[in-house]
Amino acid sequence: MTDPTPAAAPIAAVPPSLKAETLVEALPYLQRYAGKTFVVKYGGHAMGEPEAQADFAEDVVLLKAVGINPVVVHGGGPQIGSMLKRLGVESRFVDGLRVTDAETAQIAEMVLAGSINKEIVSWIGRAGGRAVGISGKDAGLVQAEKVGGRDPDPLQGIERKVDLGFVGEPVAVDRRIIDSLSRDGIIPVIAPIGIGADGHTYNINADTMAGAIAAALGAARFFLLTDVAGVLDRDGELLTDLDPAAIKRLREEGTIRGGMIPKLETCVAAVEAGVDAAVVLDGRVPHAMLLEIFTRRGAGTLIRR
Ligand SMILES: Nc1ncnc2c1ncn2[C@@H]1O[C@H](COP(=O)(O)OP(=O)(O)O)[C@@H](O)[C@H]1O
Ligand SMILES: CC(=O)N[C@@H](CCC(=O)OP(=O)(O)O)C(=O)O
Repeated sequence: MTDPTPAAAPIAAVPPSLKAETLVEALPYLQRYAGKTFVVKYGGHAMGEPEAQADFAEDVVLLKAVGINPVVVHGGGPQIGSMLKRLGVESRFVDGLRVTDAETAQIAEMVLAGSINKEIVSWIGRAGGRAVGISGKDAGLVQAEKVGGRDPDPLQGIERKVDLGFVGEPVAVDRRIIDSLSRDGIIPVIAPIGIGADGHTYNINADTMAGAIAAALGAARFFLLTDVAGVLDRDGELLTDLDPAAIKRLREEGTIRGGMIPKLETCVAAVEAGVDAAVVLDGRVPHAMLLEIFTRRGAGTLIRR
């Protein structure tokens, strides 16, 4: 008679990627972060191929499943750029901020709050989570104010302030809608659009929006997922740890440029407002956020006061 029970799989057949040590290594981090709020800024450049989008959604759902409250604030600069191009609308940036006339503000809202926001909600849904997509306009979440003009070429020392149009910065955050959603097991997904006391719609840089929300929530971590390994020095080497004074120096010597300027200004403002730490990391690396949170190795650039 033959034995119907299959022989036990030899130990060597366990996939090498499945290491119990990895899970055990995560234990102190799981204990430390349970019940804490993490704000995740998901940049337009970090939103890669469908596989990468699914990885991102899985990470966020995993955080929620282990008792952390993730709050997603997304960008979509490149996607707004493509839409403006398709519609034949010219666009330019000054110090990483898009000069935004009334038509551009309308298109930015359509792309950010209409299209990208709902896509992220559906990725999270497919990963087994529940998400609600809103913008800063919903439930009075973010009140915005027009930002002041910028000098496009400060090195020339000439005062030529550029009016950025309907570019706003958050001046007040009403966190109640985020708290209600998080309490109900729902992951808030927020588009960087706000409304002014003047009734205008304002296009807000997504980093600035995320930083203001992280500060208002007193987040334990503020992640900024982008398309570089982190903040790089003059030789292109990763800077693993920075504080506000070091960031000021990098800015003055011109090592930080373009979109990295509002990103790091936001990180400094967030940590000075009480966020424990901000981390700039490569959103294109599969599960970069989990590696940063749950392993000793870490990833990206950590910014602390
Ligand atoms: N010192 C620096 N280190 C890393 N990236 C930098 C630096 N200075 C400028 N950058 C630029 O900042 C970009 C990230 O900002 P941005 O394009 O606004 O990203 P996102 O769309 O993710 O917000 C990088 O791709 C890089 O081109
Ligand atoms: C005022 C301003 O610049 N708003 C940004 C909003 C989107 C954004 O910041 O997206 P990323 O994070 O992908 O760059 C814009 O219009 O591109």
